[in-house]
Amino acid sequence: MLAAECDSLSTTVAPLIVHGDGGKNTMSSTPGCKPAFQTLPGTPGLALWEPLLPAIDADALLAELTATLPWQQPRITLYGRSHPVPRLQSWHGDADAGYRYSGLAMTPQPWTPALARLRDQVAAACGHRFNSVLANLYRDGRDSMGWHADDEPELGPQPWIASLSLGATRDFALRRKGARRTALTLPLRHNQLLLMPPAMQQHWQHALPRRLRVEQPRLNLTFRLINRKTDR
Ligand SMILES: O=C(O)CCC(=O)C(=O)O
Ligand SMILES: [Fe+2]
Repeated sequence: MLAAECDSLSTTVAPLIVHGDGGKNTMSSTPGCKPAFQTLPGTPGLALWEPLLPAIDADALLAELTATLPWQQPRITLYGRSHPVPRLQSWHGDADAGYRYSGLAMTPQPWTPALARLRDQVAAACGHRFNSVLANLYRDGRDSMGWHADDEPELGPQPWIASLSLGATRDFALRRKGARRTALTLPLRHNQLLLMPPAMQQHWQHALPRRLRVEQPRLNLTFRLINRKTDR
């Protein structure tokens, strides 16, 4: 891997920058290049690793997952009317990690080899274990995700969620629960891993607003640890 690939820190969020893995674990997810780690002040403890993967792997993964995941467009009911969600989704995980998301019952598809490998790389980078992943494909800037917190009971009281972005840069908006206005916007870029601590889901909401100038797709993977059905 080229040294330059280790050197591409975001300038839009320019806080405390520590090279290495932030001391959270001893394994590197990308042999030969530790992703740069930074915490984001003014947020509820968000942390970023960038680049998570060697550039060539991230590009190949984006192409492979886009082409091969069994994408679906579920419908949700809002104010008594049914609408397709404005994006495509594919939910994967251990067989006993079923989950309700935005009122939809989600039965996980099995891990694909690429997703299982990525799950392990993400866990090694951020020091948390996951048993499921929700993939979202935003086909262009018209696709979006509304305000929400990932605070469903299946995630337990202390949900750590790791979010890998691939493809087009899209704004990730944050606001405190109960507030109407966006407090912060983070442009999430190709090959960035964002780790959200429990406080994020407890006290904040997040959204991926429409951005009509964006023409390219973006694929996002949120890795989660779901309580096993037998433990609920
Ligand atoms: O696409 C993103 O960055 C956010 C996805 C998200 O919030 C979710 O899957 O719950
Ligand atoms: Fe979310």
